[in-house]
Amino acid sequence: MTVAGSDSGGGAGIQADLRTFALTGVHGCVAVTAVTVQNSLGVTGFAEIAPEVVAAQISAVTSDIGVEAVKTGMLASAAIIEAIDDAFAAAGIGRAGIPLVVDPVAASMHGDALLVESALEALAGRMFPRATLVTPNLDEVRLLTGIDVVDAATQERAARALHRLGPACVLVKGGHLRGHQHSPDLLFDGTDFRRYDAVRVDTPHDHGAGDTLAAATTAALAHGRSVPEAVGFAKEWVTRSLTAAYPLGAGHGPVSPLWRLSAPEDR
Ligand SMILES: Nc1ncnc2c1ncn2[C@@H]1O[C@H](COP(=O)(O)OP(=O)(O)OP(=O)(O)O)[C@@H](O)[C@H]1O
Ligand SMILES: Cc1ncc(COP(=O)(O)O)c(N)n1
Repeated sequence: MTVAGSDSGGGAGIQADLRTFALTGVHGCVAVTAVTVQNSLGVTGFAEIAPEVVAAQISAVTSDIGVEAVKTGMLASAAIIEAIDDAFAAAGIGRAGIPLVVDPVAASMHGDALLVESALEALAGRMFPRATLVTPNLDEVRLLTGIDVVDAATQERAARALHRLGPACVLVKGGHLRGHQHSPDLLFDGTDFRRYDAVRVDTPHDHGAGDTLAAATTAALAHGRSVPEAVGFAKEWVTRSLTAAYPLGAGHGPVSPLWRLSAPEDR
């Protein structure tokens, strides 16, 4: 299940999650948190869904269909986060229960806000202690910890600081590390570090990369893989999806998990 916002451009948010879920062999259920007005150039606005409607979507799915793993993306406001936290508690989602991947989405790749500023505390205070894994990018790391990640040492320091906020595991994504030929992500479980590296794909079309990574991780957890295995699977998945990204509109096109259709024998 994905709990996230809708992207009218179809590149990120629930649209990206559902594409990856389908192609990794899991059925995707959805709780929509917000409807964004968005294209390849940016986000010009969004309407929040009423918190009780967000919570009701989660209850409707968990009380009938059931979930094997859950991912959160754009959560928009503190009131929505609080309603989701209560719905997750009632359904046994998070930490020792059903695996929960929290992608702490704060802004789009263009810098447009997807979370009202006052909601950052609710995101860290309510979602992080519940999370099996949190997957911040470097801007979100800076917002949450004040740490500027510029190399492996600061990436480790940031992972430790984020782990203190309560999640079981932290993945500090290195996709925004400038001037690097590689895209190193760092996983920390409170004891051990594990690095996931990939050669940087030279493309401006990287819209939805973070969602795709978190959705592939969630799908692998739903299939019963461990967190380190699920992240390894997702890292390869997102790298291939970046290679298959295509131009759309005048700005940043979407990453595409559709490579999977022409390479089914690879998995
Ligand atoms: N050009 C690239 N080549 C290879 N991997 C990349 C590239 N850009 C991002 N990644 C990888 O994609 C995943 C998403 O990382 P990123 O840091 O871009 O997250 P994000 O900002 O949440 O994503 P986005 O804003 O693009 O949706 C990570 O595994 C990262 O290492
Ligand atoms: C609904 C929604 N969710 C998430 C993102 C982040 O994706 P990106 O960082 O690629 O803009 C987005 N733009 N829109």
